[in-house]
Amino acid sequence: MDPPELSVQQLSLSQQPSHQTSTESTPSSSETPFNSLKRITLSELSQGTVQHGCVLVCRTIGTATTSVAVNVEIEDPIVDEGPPAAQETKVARAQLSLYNFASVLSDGADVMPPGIRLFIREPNYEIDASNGLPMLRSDSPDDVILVPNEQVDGPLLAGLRWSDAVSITYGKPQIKNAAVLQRRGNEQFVAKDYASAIESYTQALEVEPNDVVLLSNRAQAYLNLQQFWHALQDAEAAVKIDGANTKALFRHAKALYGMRLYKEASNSLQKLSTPTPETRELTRRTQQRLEEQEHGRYDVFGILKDAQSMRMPYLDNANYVGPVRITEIPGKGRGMVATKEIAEGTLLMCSKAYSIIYEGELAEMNWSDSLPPPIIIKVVEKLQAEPWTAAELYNLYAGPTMAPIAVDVTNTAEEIQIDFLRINNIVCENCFRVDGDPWPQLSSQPTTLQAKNRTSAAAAFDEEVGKGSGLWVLPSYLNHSCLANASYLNIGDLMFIRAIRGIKEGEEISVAYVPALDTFAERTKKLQRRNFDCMCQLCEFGRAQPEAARRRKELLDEFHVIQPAIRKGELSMLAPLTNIIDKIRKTYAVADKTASTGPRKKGKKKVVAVDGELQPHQLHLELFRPLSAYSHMKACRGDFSKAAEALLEAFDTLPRIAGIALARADVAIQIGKMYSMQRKMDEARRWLKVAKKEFELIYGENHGIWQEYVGDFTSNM
Ligand SMILES: C[S@@+](CC[C@H](N)C(=O)[O-])C[C@H]1O[C@@H](n2cnc3c(N)ncnc32)[C@H](O)[C@@H]1O
Repeated sequence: MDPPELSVQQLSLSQQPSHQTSTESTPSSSETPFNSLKRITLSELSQGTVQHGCVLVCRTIGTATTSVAVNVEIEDPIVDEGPPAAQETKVARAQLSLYNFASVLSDGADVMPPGIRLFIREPNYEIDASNGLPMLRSDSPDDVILVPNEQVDGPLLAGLRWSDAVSITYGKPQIKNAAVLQRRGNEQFVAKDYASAIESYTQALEVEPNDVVLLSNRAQAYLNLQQFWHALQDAEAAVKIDGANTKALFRHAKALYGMRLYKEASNSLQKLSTPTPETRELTRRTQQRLEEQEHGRYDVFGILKDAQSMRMPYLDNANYVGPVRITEIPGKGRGMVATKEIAEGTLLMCSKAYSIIYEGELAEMNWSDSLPPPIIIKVVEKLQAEPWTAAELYNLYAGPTMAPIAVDVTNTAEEIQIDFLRINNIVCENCFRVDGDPWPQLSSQPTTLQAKNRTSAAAAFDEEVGKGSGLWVLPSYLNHSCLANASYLNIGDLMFIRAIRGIKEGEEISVAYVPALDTFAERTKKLQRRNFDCMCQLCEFGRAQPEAARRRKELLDEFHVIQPAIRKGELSMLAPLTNIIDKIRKTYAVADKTASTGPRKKGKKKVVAVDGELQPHQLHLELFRPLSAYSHMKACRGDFSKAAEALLEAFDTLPRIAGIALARADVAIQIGKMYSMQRKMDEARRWLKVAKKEFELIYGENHGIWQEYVGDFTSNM
């Protein structure tokens, strides 16, 4: 067989700019020229290998779809053996995935219609991790040549015959009967094949562009695919033609609701003169969303119950932005500050995840690390489905080497570039961990996912890839402080951020990327992976006394060794534990003295409070865990008085800072329990009140949610 004649006007993708689809750089293509490769057919491929030295000549028989890869079904040419019917059935077929092509072909279906012939240099024949089926894969645009239908055959193609699987059409099919197409669309709609229904309605609309029913039907098909922007275009066009069409008006409102434009949805609903149960329900939900969006009024308990009832909670709630604004913060890039004086417990914002992937979903996805991280796949899918969100996404911090970009989405919603490298960086820099626990998470930290080919900031966080994670847009502007003044709480895909202390107008709002209960060394290490040092009072305290900080870390390491035995209540652990506590106290005695009087070793700066002045004893956080453990051991021995005493000291070591705010509520509950064991009920009740107050700083004032958290304990108080 002759090599393909390349002088025909093929569309070689290597002439187009190439963009990344995976986290790795575009894999380099083979060096061997097409002309020197041996032709191979699908039926000759060996599974699990790259077909070195070969070129596959095949033809597309389906419509290409574009996700992370461009996917299309292909087939071999006909083998001239046996009667014609047998020849057709012998034709081998396979699924082809072209990686790194998605942004080269802005719409796979346009450039790669059924019937197009392909030369694929040295493809890889492997099992698709997502469905276990064989898949042919090529990773470089340089390795593929498309020969459009209308072009003449070169010598290699000249002798080939193809099956009747596709009837090749040059240009668009000549459809004349809109009613037939509409009927076909309706049947496809009823069969829930919404994509085909859209195709049929589109063809019908080419004949009858102003048909309100067609526009309205296609809007509903788009709604069912959650493609709200397209649905809105159709519903809007239908309403323009017939302003009284109730179906079109309702679909218009639904599209606006889907796009989270609740005010506009409400306006649209008001135009419906005769309400139906369906429209009433949407009106009720729209009003609820407006309460959330405009006033930050959320039924947190109801939301928690909803989330707990779903395996993967995707909640239908609005975003809220409270008294905060984004601004430049010296030395930190952008950040958020208070626009007015804020009382403790105030809801600062509630944000629905731009994209989220739960651990349970990961298990079902059969994800393998040869694929891009799942959260990146989800972000890309979201951007494709909701291109108008490009502006908010691309404006997020994308690492030290990539400036945020402003995207104008007003007219270009359909032409948004999928910039994989940027998306990868944005995800790496801004993602939060999401745990599988049904009870809302306070402990998830902004995390960094696998990032190859980029600066050190993220590269070390590979272990996070297989875990649940999410991207929230507005919370991504919050900078870190170990002494943070705002807590974040995940319920499903919602993130609530509250002030846990009073915040002054203009003061920066911060969250804790790492918990203050980690040692100074641990915190510093984690934050340096993100390319910055925290300058909060607690870190300055650790920095001012490196020897004491190092000694405390050693002692806490010793504590962690005996912790399992302590948990089991082994009394022999009491002596070593007491010893560790005493030694930690001594390190603080030295540090306190130096911190208040002595100069810093490096830089000779005095300890400065960045996020609100704390008393020296409030910086003794590393005593907290050993003291709690001591209290546990005393309680195990029935000495509730000593247990309460240790807990009171532990409570005192915990300043009210985010990240550990719930620990304060927990300790207060424990203190209450210790008093109640001693029948000191007034004290017990007093501490329960303290606990409730601390709890509400994170969850908001809500009796139901507090009751659920504290359980039976309050019933006998
Ligand atoms: C999630 S983004 C926060 C928003 C970001 N500052 C921006 O300009 O969009 C995280 C990045 O902000 C910067 N950052 C956060 N907290 C910081 C701090 N306390 N000091 C210095 N830089 C900080 C770091 O570059 C970090 O990687």
